Amino acid sequence: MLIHTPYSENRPYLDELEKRFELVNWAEQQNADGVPNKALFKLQFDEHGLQLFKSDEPKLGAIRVDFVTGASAHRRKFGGGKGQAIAKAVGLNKGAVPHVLDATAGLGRDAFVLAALGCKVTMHERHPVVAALLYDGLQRAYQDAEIGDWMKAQVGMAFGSSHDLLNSTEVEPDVVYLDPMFPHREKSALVKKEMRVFQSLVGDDHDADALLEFAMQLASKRVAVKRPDYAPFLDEQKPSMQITTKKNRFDVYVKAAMK
Ligand SMILES: C[S@@+](CC[C@H](N)C(=O)[O-])C[C@H]1O[C@@H](n2cnc3c(N)ncnc32)[C@H](O)[C@@H]1O
Repeated sequence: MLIHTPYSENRPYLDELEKRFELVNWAEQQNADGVPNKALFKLQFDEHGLQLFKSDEPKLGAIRVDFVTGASAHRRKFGGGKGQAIAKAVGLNKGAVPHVLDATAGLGRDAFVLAALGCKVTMHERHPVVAALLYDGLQRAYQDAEIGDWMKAQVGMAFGSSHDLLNSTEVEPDVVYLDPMFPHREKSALVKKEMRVFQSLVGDDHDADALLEFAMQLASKRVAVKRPDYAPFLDEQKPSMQITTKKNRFDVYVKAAMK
């Protein structure tokens, strides 16, 4: 038993999570100093759902996926609609409602923004713990009275690496969206706390360049890549256009017009 819980009735669901996402295997893996993941991180399940803590820095708080309340709900209700940079990046402002394959889903925040704007979204996540957090957040969203029906209709996920999945998927997306990890320079205290836990869990995605070619083959309309403003182009490929925000930019590789 890897996931701690005060509620034994959740054991069957947690056993299923541990198995589906191969969490015991992950827990035994060691970092460069020979410390196993199970000593570095703690997974807990309670009324807030599945949460991850960093064992030596519990004050950093938990990471969890919450599509129903908090920041996600606020952005769904009061966010910038189709005028948001991410919406423009996937071509939503052209009147189309594309099917987006988010090949680096993480905690599903960008995917949720796109789904709330009407896109059908398929998410891929390869990190076992991130995928388990995402799956658990999705189950809670699917059961929610307000957003459950459209979440079930519009948002799904697959556990695995897009390096393999983009080759074998039967999904035919209009847009492939990529947001690989890149060394962080964020200074804001709040983001820094959560990013520290996330960064120490996932590390940097050094193999991200190879995703662009697969993504270009699979997307029928375009590939959108989110980058920090200081990062070079993915795979050194110059995009067709760029949409910039205060901290990030979206490099857009256009294949065909949105309809
Ligand atoms: C920066 S995070 C994405 C954040 C996400 N856009 C969000 O809004 O929550 C990058 C994520 O992509 C995942 N990832 C990187 N390369 C991947 C690959 N080849 N296949 C699947 N997931 C991948 C990492 O494990 C990490 O969780």
